[in-house]
Amino acid sequence: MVPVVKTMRVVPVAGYDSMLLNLAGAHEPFFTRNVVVMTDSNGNEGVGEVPGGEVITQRLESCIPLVEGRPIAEYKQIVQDCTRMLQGQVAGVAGAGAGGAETAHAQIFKKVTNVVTGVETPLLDLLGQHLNVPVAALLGEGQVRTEVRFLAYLFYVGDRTLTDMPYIHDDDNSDEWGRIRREPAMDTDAVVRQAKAAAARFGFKDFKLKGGVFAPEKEIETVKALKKEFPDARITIDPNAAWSLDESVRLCRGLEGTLTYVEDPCGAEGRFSARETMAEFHRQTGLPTATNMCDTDWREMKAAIRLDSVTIPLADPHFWTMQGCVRVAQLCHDIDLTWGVHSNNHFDISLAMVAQAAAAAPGNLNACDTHYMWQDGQHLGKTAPQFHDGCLTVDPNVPGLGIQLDHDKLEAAHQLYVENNCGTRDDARGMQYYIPNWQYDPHRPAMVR
Ligand SMILES: O=C([O-])C(=O)C[C@H](O)[C@@H](O)C(=O)[O-]
Ligand SMILES: [Mg+2]
Repeated sequence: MVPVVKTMRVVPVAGYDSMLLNLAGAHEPFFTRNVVVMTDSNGNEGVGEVPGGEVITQRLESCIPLVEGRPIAEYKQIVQDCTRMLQGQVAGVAGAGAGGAETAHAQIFKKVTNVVTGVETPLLDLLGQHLNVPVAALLGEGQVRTEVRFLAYLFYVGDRTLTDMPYIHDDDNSDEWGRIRREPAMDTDAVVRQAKAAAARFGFKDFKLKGGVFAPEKEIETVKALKKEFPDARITIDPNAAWSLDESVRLCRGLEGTLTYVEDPCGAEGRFSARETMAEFHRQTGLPTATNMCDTDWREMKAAIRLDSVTIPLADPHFWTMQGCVRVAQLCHDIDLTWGVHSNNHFDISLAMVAQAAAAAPGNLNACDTHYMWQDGQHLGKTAPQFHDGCLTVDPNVPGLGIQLDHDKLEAAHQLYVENNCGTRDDARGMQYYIPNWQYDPHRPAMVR
């Protein structure tokens, strides 16, 4: 008998973070996610994790009547029904159409896919458990790899002691990484120390530096120091389009061999779209380009391909869906692009989702982004993810997503969310301790005011 979904529950949760700096400011002490838990009539439990925020919580809850009571074999139909219902909801929200119909289309896609992924993933988990195959076997052409490579996502880190915000500290004394990850890292030496400590714990061979914090020359100096320390590493930098096209070309030209690819160096400028400036950057420097900013849905993808702007679309399952991000991987494989994954702060459920998607992604992949090293130890599953040589193993003999939820941990993460009144992310708050009245400027690095 094909089991039916008995219950679907949405649990907003929070976890601890360091004071990570980026163009938008400083990460707050807590990051938030929405965990979706489904049970079926066979007694199995399926899980999924998507970005936090009350809007996503409510939209996920609005899907419950379309999910409960239906056979898991109908999962594609369920996902389709939820998508249609959500598109109607989002289109009805005042302001969704601001900027014209085209903008509305892109906005609807992004707002809906986060929620759809939250419905799709627990269903895939339940189906995988029922059929006794991993989720990867149900995606694209099926599982194509068992080892999935991740990168060390390095950040400059602010000094939490300058704030009165409740940042976690002294939470892990087990090794160098545990000791330094909550401490300030405001220069090249500190970031290189971070990279060495993270590589020692997780075995990472690939590094990404979050830029858009200091003057670009200083950030390029950090990249060069990382390459000196790790000559065989694949290294990238991501200033979230804070640099101008001219600046990006000047900074990165001649850095083949140091920078393996560059992520969102520049964005829209005057009459030129981000996809156009990225194409110019790619042509003028010869460097591969990655993005999670200007190639994030199928319409943007079409334009990016025509312009040859993006060689590495970072297809995060959280905003492409599980099936959708593997479809991007298949396309990349067929047209000589290489697939990668974007990330935000997340728990182990999202990590497993990315690993399963990557296990079904054909061809040469870039190491997947993950913020998990900043959260290591805060897993919601009964066992902690085990990295080896920077990789996670997707065992073909472990059915579903491979996460056995620890309900006590889930409840504690929910309490953290409730007790700290966690709402929408606001990276400006922490920055204002550094620079009074600090405000976000998409064209100026956070510490440059
Ligand atoms: O690749 C990216 O742009 C990201 O990882 C986005 C995130 O929001 C990152 O900037 C962060 O966590 O500060
Ligand atoms: Mg990025």
